[in-house]
Amino acid sequence: AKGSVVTTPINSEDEAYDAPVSIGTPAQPFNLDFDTGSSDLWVFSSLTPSNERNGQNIYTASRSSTAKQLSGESWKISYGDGSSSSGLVYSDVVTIGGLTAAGQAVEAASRVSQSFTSESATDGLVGLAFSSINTVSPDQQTTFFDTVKPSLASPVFTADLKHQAPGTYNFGFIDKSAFTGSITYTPVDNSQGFWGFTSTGFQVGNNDFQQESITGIADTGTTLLLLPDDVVNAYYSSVNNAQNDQSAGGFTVPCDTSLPDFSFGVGNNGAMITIPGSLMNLGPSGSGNSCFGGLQSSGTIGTNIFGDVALKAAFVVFDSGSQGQPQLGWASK
Ligand SMILES: CC[C@H](C)[C@H](NC(=O)C[C@H](O)[C@H](CC1CCCCC1)NC(=O)CCNC(=O)[C@H](Cc1ccccc1)NC(=O)N1CCC(N)CC1)C(=O)NCc1cnc(C)nc1N
Repeated sequence: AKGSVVTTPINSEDEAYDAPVSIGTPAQPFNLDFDTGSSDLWVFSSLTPSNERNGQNIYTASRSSTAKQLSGESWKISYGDGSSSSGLVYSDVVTIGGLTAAGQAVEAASRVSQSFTSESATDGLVGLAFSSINTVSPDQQTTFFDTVKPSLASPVFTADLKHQAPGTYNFGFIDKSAFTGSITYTPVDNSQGFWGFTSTGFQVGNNDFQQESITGIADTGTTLLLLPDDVVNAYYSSVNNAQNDQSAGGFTVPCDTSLPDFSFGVGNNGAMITIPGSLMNLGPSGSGNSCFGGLQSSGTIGTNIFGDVALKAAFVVFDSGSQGQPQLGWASK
């Protein structure tokens, strides 16, 4: 089996990407944020208080003939940006891009934090990290990808995110027309439940390549590219009037400045992914006429995060074990 679904930026800053998902019988439609940085599939529901909703689609288990409550099970999750949600658990039919997972754990929110309430474009998340960090208790559940994996021609999914344009998540196959050149694979460390890997270094514009092991995660659920301070300083020191503006929450640049490209190394064959300078500007910072930089410090997080700013420049293969151990494939496009 295979699946293919279109994913679209939720706003003009490419802050997140949603894709359509059907749950239940008859199908209930949702727009969900596919997140390779977490492992819970959760949705706004009839359990979510009306004062915590803002037009989101809601899952009503009682209207689905295939819904079954997993009695005694619950979930509770908090994210890097401080947002959180929690609730009860059902099993139901989930269809994404023509691919159906019967008996998928569907986590119905009985509460959500303010930032979810205010994000009316998003009805919940599809976690695509490893099932080892799924939060359902006492019986941990599998991600959509792990649920359907046995039926897939190949145990992979791919992310092809685009700037202000529809992109694609594919399950079970690699679309050779979606990238240029070859795919460079690098081993994944999934010990923390993430798609962890080590980049070999970086390059600002056409300057020399700086060899530096940069260990981080490939995370479609994070907007920014979050890297160590030495990398961030090297980048913005080459930009006139760039400034680290705490009130904006990080480095800003004059909005009319053309920014240098930023490249990062993948694999051990010298391959690089190059983010064009135009994608390194995330639009008005909210203070003055400055714009917010797409590259920011990973500072105190404890890991580096290759978020949408980086992933948008690549065709990325999340391979859970076609060659044995999990690996990430990177190609330009
Ligand atoms: C099982 C938990 C799971 C692994 C969890 N995973 C994550 O947090 C990473 C995951 O990819 C989540 C998925 C997000 C959650 C919010 C909704 C959208 C998806 N990513 C993050 O939290 C990274 C930081 N957030 C982001 O990158 C959000 C994403 C967003 C975009 C639009 C609208 C709303 C949110 N964007 C921003 O913060 N922006 C601020 C700056 C602006 N210019 C751009 C947008 C975790 O690490 N939690 C532990 C944790 C808890 N608490 C904290 C404080 N940190 C933590 N790491």
